[in-house]
Amino acid sequence: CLMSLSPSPLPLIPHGRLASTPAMFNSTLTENEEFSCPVDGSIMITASHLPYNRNGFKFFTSAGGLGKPDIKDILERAADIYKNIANDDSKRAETAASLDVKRVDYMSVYASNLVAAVRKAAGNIEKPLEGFHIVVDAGNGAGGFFVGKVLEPLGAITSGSQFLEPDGLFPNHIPNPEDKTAMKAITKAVLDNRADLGIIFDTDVDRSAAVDSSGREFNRNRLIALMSAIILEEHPGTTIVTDSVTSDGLTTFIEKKLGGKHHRFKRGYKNVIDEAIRLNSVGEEAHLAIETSGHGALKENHWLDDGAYLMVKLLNKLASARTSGLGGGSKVLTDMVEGLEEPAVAVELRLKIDQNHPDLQGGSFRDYGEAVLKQLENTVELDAKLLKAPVNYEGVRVSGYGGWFLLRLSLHDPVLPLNIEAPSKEDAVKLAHDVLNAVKEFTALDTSALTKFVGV
Ligand SMILES: O=P(O)(O)OC[C@H]1O[C@H](O)[C@H](O)[C@@H](O)[C@@H]1O
Repeated sequence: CLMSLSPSPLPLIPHGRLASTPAMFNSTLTENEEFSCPVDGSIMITASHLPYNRNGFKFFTSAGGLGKPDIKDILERAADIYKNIANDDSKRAETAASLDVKRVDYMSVYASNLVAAVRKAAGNIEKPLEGFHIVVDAGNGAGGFFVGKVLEPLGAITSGSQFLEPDGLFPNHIPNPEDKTAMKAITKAVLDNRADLGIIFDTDVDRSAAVDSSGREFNRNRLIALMSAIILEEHPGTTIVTDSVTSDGLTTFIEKKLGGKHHRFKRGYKNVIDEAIRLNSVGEEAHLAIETSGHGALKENHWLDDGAYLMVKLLNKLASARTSGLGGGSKVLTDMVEGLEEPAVAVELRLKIDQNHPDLQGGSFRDYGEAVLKQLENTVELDAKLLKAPVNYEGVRVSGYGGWFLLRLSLHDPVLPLNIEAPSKEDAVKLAHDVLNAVKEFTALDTSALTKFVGV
């Protein structure tokens, strides 16, 4: 959902029927008088990929998304205003009457900017995707617009696209490019339709992933590798900022094959974006901030966290490859990730902290989680087979048995996610075993997933 606020006395501008999150931010930047843009602020109401009853608000100004302190302040003020008028009919009517609501179809403006970006990159060709068959899976989220308003005007064939109609109950699959079922669905659509490329969005289109014509997925580390290859062609040597759960193979790929620098930072899309902005401000050039979750932002696009724009960068590549005489559909993309080492085993186990457990001794789950991490760190230091990552910004990241693990606190939940990547199941189990041994005294930590993984 959708609305923008502009100068006091605050005309409200609902943006069509259903907007995407990046479009809402974009409305604070677009110059367009007819649509009263740029607006001073915009609010997206979305549950993202969570169930429909877990909606939240995302607030934007032209400086980007608001952080926790500002959001808390706004919500407290809104609650006060609501308290004042909730039980007073005349005040409510007065407030409603003073609202100036103007309805605009901003998604068309936003989509036309994406279309213009692809046309420009292809050398101002009207239909640079003519003849390409591209299927979209919007997972019944807000991304269906990409078919009719972006791909078709660019000349692509889009038959076989699926789940384009918004439905908050997500009857087909969770719209989440990290989700295996979701990726299977778009892969099947690509293969069934013999398409050149598949594109999948999360609910509110700030995340995305793709699939090539052979069914190879470009999500998680592979999407980052692909985007890095594109960005490093444009900006040789630049720093790529990613979240903390990215693979060692990705670092080797970015640094050895592409000649860039990999700055593995923290989990959280706002964290990676803010870090990339900070690096630029201290003189280190960064053009891409991207998470394994499929959130990605580019400097050239105002650091806007935009899954649709990531896909535009892939489309540019397809179109420009053809303009320069290279055929082969999505092969140009597949070739770009050639040489990326991938682990045989990659798992994420999420260990819950029971907040009511006496072992917390009235402390917070964060303090408890920090104590678990400290204990793990101490244990690792005594083990010659394990090596703590020399540079690490979050949790405890350790190499061993040819692989690595990272145990960290979740951004939102009383959970310690554990990521393990290893060359074999046996090596992954050894790493898991070491973690289990180090944390087993923490009785408020539910280690059952870990126990099951090591087969104890
Ligand atoms: O820390 P976790 O529980 O794994 O969640 C981390 C994730 O939370 C949200 O979904 C954010 O949108 C992501 O940017 C972030 O990566």
